[in-house]
Order: sequence, then structure tokens, then C-alpha cells
Amino acid sequence: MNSKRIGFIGLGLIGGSIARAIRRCFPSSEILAYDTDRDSLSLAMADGIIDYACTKIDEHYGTCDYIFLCTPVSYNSGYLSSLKEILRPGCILTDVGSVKTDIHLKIIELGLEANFIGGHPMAGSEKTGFSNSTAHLVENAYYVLTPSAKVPDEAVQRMREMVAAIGAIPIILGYQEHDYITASVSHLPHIIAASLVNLIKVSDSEDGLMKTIAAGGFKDITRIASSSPVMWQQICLTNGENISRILGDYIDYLGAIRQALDSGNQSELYDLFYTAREYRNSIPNASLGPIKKVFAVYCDIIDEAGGIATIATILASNNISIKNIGIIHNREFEEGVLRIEFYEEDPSLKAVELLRKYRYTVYER
Ligand SMILES: NC(=O)C1=CN([C@@H]2O[C@H](COP(=O)(O)OP(=O)(O)OC[C@H]3O[C@@H](n4cnc5c(N)ncnc54)[C@H](O)[C@@H]3O)[C@@H](O)[C@H]2O)C=CC1
Ligand SMILES: O=C(O)C(=O)Cc1ccc(O)cc1
Repeated sequence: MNSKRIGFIGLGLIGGSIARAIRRCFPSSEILAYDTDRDSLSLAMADGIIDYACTKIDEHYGTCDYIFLCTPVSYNSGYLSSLKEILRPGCILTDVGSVKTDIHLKIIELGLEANFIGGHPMAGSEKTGFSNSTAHLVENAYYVLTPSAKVPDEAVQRMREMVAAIGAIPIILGYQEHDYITASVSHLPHIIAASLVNLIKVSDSEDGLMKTIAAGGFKDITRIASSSPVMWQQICLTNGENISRILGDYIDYLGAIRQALDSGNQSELYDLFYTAREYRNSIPNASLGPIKKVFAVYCDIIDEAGGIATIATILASNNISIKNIGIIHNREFEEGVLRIEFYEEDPSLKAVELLRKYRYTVYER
């Protein structure tokens, strides 16, 4: 697979991350990309991730063995008719969009089923753009593939191998089943996070006290409210039916919770939290699933210049990579603590041990 030619349309968080992973696994592959944001392309060229930055969808795409559509879902579908004109026989056309039925229907309309293998890495974040992309973003994450029966087995096998090569776990689903599942475990949570944040925005006092003292729980469940508005607008518009159905169930459930509150129903309120805790705790911890586990530790630091740099140096000199670092203030840590996030569990555990050895006070949550 080393000498393959791979084209990207959209080189943001996901496109950029997949391109980086392919560059790492297949250093001699030729990668070309088009993005409306020229800066992403320049950055990718400078990083050696792509070999060629296209100014439009031109004949170069006709020489590709794989084409990854990595823009917001409706824009991906918008490229299909021009790609149909230039696609090479045997080219695997794939996408990374969060909704699959909408693009499959357009693929059927255009007669491109034999080439198209819908894709969806169940990994990502609230961040956007090539500058946030990493070669390990999709590692250990499920990567859904939705080939129709018209795709040759050999092509499905090639795509599975590509997904596995970049460290993800391929899983084959029907496109409709995919959209019902993701409406529940990904799209609804994003609506809940965004609406909760907006509710707090309008409920807060003028001095913004709610925002100031918001605790870890609020921040944990609303992180994804910082996601791309255009991406989520397009997901809602293309998977509206499924999302509306599960949102209706959720609204009914909230109504029942409200009744339990109003009537002081002790057992129902206990059950709400007990059942949720049991089920939540049964979700595997490793980064399998749309919500990756966060490996973070909290550490008291002396309020002096260089405090953060000292800790960063201790960790770096022990080969521990930091994903994110910064001071946080909330109700649990009134004085403010340093929050250090890691990519994996193992380095996070090593960091705790190391920082304690250096006599820092470390909290694991
Ligand atoms: N953000 C996430 O966590 C995940 C996103 N996805 C899917 O991945 C796709 C891309 O999302 P991200 O990479 O997160 O977004 P992003 O905003 O980081 O990247 C999108 C890229 O597409 C470019 N773009 C936008 N419109 C374009 C157009 N018409 N033509 C060419 N380029 C265009 C943007 O300049 C940007 O570089 C979406 O379809 C989304 O549903 C899938 C899994 C996870
Ligand atoms: O940031 C998170 O936890 C996500 O849930 C990321 C995400 C966003 C969209 C997807 O289609 C899949 C994953």
C-alpha cells in the first residue's frame, strides 16, 4: 500500500488527523488535498503531511486510489457529482461524516455505490481545524464503515485494512442503523450540551456568577458545546428525523423526572442516579466509543513564576507527553489547581507517581 495516492477534500481536525496517520503508516504514499482554507493546506505542506495542495477538485483526484471527504456533511455530498466525472475505476471513495443516510442516498442517485464506502471515525473533539489535528486522534477508536452490497469484497477488505493501519477499529454497519445509533449517543448529547449552556447563559445574573463558579460536572458535560456550529447545524439538518425521535423520548423522560421532583418521589429519584451510575460504569474505559476517556490529574502548585514550566519540564524529561495543561478554578478546588491532561492512562499514572516523588500534592478524580 506504500505507493498509494490519497486525496483529501477538507483538511481540518478529522481530515488532517487521518492524513497525518496515513503519512506516519505509509511514508511513501502521495497525499493531495483541497480545502477552502488555504492556510490549512500551507500548514500541511510545511509539516510534510501533504505533497500537493490543490486549488480546486481537478484531474489529480482522478489518479487517486482513495479519496476522503472530510468537510461538514452537506458539503461532502455537494462534491459527489464533480467527483463522479473524474473518479478512477477501483478508487475507494469514502467520507468521515457523522451522518450516513443522506450521503448514501446521493451516492445511489449518482450510481456511485460500487466506489463508495461510507466512513465515520467515532473519535474527535470539540476542536476544529488542521492545527488541532494529530496522527493519533483515531487510534483505538471504532471506525464505522457502511459499504453497500454493491462494493466489491476486495475493496471493503482494503478499506478495513486502511482503517486498521491507522490504528482504528473497523466496524461494519448499515447506514440507517448507524444514523439511529449516532443520533442517540452523539447527536443528542451535543444538543443537550448546547442547550444547557444556552440555558445557563440566559439564567445567569449580570455579574456572571453561575459561569464563574460552574463546577467540574457542568464543564465535563458541556465540553462538546464548544464544537463547530456549521458542522452540527448540518448534522441536525441531515439526521433530523432520528434526532427528533430520540429527543422526544428524552423530553418525556425529563418530564417524568420533573414529576418525581415535584412529588418528592424518593425511590424514583434514587433510581435515576443509581441506574445511570451502574450503566455508565459499565461503559469500557479505553477510548472505545465516541466519548474518549479523559486522563487528567490535578496538582497544587506554588503561585510563582515558572511553576507550570517546572512541572512541564519534570514530565517532559521523563518522556511523558502532555495533551493539555492549565490552571482551573472551581468549587472543588477553591484555590485553583493545575490540571494536566494526558493522551493515555499509563503516562497519567506515571505522572502522578513522579509528581508525588517531587512532593507535589496530586489529586486523581
Ligand atoms: N469533530 C469531530 O469530532 C468529528 C467530526 N466528524 C466529521 O468530520 C467532518 C469534518 O469535521 P472536522 O474535521 O471536525 O471539522 P473541521 O472544521 O476541523 O474541518 C473541516 C475542514 O473542511 C474545510 N471546508 C469547509 N467547507 C469546505 C468546502 N466547501 N470545501 C472544501 N473544504 C471545506 C474547512 O476549511 C476545514 O478545514 C464532518 O463531516 C464531521 O461530521 C467525524 C467524527 C468526529
Ligand atoms: O468530542 C467528543 O467527545 C465527540 O463526541 C467528538 C465527535 C463528534 C462528532 C462525531 O461524529 C464523532 C465524535
